[in-house]
Amino acid sequence: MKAAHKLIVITGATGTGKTTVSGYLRDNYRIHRVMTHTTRPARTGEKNGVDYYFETPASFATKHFIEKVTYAGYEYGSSHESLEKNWTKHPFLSIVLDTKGAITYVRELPKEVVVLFLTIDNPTVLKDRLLSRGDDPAMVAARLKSPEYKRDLTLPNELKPFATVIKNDSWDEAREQVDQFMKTLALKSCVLARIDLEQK
Ligand SMILES: Nc1nc2c(ncn2[C@@H]2O[C@H](COP(=O)(O)OP(=O)(O)O)[C@@H](O)[C@H]2O)c(=O)[nH]1
Ligand SMILES: Nc1ncnc2c1ncn2[C@@H]1O[C@H](COP(=O)(O)OP(=O)(O)O)[C@@H](O)[C@H]1O
Repeated sequence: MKAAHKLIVITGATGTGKTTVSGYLRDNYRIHRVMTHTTRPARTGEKNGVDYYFETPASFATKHFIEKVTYAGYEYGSSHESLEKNWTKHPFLSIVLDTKGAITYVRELPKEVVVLFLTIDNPTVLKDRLLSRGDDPAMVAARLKSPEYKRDLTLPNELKPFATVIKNDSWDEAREQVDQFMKTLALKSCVLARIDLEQK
């Protein structure tokens, strides 16, 4: 793996805009998202292989995960194979994870991982965002009561050295912060790519 390869881990509480940011990186910077697996049922409009690999508990158990977590009663996991396969084609990748998974990635890949932590000043609007996204109201209620949701509202200490905080009260402001982050990352990666070349 080359030092210039970067994995942008996008994390934060449910509804804060992780999927929106990963879509923005794909559309504006051609940054491909590493797909993860879940036993959660697909929401209206979500597709297998596009949003997640949707698994049954039995099929989930057959996969080889770098890490897996339980979030609001369902299982989620990401594999080494998926990451390595994508890295051969794309030097920059993104992955959307809860903060527990993000901590595993900064431990495993401290040179490659950079973290975007999504947050908003007033989390009470998150319920409306989830309902407007079309989530089932009972699922929203269960999710907002979960310990994982409460935990992911705060940036964990382990992630602080790796993290850029993106405040997403307004998408215009969040987008500017993401663009600024990408400028800095591109500059750092140019320097690292040069070191990779010099070491050949
Ligand atoms: N650790 C870990 N977290 C994941 C993985 N895939 C998704 N997640 C996280 O699981 C949480 C729940 O995801 P989801 O049900 O799609 O809800 P959302 O956050 O409201 O879009 C989110 O924090 C995701 O970032 C994974 O493979 N590993
Ligand atoms: N700044 C914003 N203002 C209002 N709605 C937003 C904003 N950012 C994202 N959304 C919407 O809020 C919902 C949740 O965002 P999403 O990216 O799916 O969050 P997450 O992946 O973190 O759960 C989506 O319907 C999205 O379009």
